[in-house]
Amino acid sequence: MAAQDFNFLLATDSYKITHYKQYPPNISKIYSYFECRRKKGSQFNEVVFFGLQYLLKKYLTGPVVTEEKIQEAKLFYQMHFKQVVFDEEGWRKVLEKHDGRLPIRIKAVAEGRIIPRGNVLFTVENTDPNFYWLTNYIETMLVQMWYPITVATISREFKKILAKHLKATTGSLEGLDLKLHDFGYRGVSSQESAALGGAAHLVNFCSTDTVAGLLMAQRYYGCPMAGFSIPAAEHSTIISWGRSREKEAFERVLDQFSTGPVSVVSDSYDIFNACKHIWGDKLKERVMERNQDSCLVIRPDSGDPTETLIEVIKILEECFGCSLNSVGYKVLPSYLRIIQGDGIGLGSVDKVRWSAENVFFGCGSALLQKLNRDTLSCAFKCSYVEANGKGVSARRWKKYVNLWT
Ligand SMILES: O=C1OCCC/C1=C\Nc1ccccc1
Repeated sequence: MAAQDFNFLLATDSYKITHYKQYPPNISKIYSYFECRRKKGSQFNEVVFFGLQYLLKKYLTGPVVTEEKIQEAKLFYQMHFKQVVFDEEGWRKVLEKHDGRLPIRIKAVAEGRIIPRGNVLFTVENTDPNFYWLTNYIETMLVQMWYPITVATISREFKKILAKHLKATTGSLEGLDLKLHDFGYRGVSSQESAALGGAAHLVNFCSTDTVAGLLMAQRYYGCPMAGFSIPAAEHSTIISWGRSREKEAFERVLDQFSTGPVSVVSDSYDIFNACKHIWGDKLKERVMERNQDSCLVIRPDSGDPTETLIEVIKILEECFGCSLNSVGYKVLPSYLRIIQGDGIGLGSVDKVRWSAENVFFGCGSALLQKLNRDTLSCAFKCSYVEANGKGVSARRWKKYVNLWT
């Protein structure tokens, strides 16, 4: 249900308020659809459809039109257009005939489905001939589905790359759904984006720090806990000990989280020194006494992502040794892992040559924010119109003109 102060009559592009005056007379139906248009050379040939249930439940169901909202909108658009254009009578008819509920039918593919570009993802039509103008009125908010669809699609592209790497370097896909952790909460533009984008990532993975996405999955998709996280340090909890006490800071984290995995960001001063002389020397025994269910996850967070990752793995191999897995790739001891959260994008995840068992990835803006409506060419188009009881495909306006002439 939308917030009390949300007025559906104010949730559209201004020009749409004037469209009911522009359609030809005797229109009885407008039928439109949403698609991710095909784009030659696009990196994404198929999309993951996600997010519509949330939007329908929150903004389009129930008595969205009320007398108060009509009055508010009437005054608003009078001031905005400096003339009377708002269709007070049209909206009051929705109120009187449908008690404020929208006479609209939306048909959509099941959420989570993977659909090739160029296919209809959902259609919209008016179910009462008096309200043909309502179909395209709701385009504005419906097209905002570009965001969760694009995040879910990009998250899945990461998953394809990680799956290929995991399969090639371990012989199995075990643990794939924990390989990409959402670090993006702070990098999005609003709480609602965090919720939608965070949930969209959880279509493909179950590893996140974006709490808003978990709540979305609970409240709108009936999923009690769609993703997991572990205790982790941040720079403030390390540097607050002072430069000369980084070892004490690390030790504190190990003491406080002695069972279960724990992640420690280790680049506050010098990631390579921290790995070699603190983790690999002063705290070596503390690290080795942990086991695979309470592993230490070292987090580099600066420098060139690929070079840093390789150098860190090399140092850790020198200090802790490594073994070969069933497909001949080097794996660090099970009490030791790495999470690379900085600078991870679709391009960089592909360059690590070690077994993918050793590494987890965190992704922020590249996952939740570095995208737009053009990334997947999302569009909403009218495809069919009925007038004087005759249907016309809006894709062949020539025929339609014949109808009138
Ligand atoms: O290091 C980690 O290990 C795994 C759990 C999460 C985590 C870090 N979280 C995070 C969130 C937002 C920005 C940066 C990091």
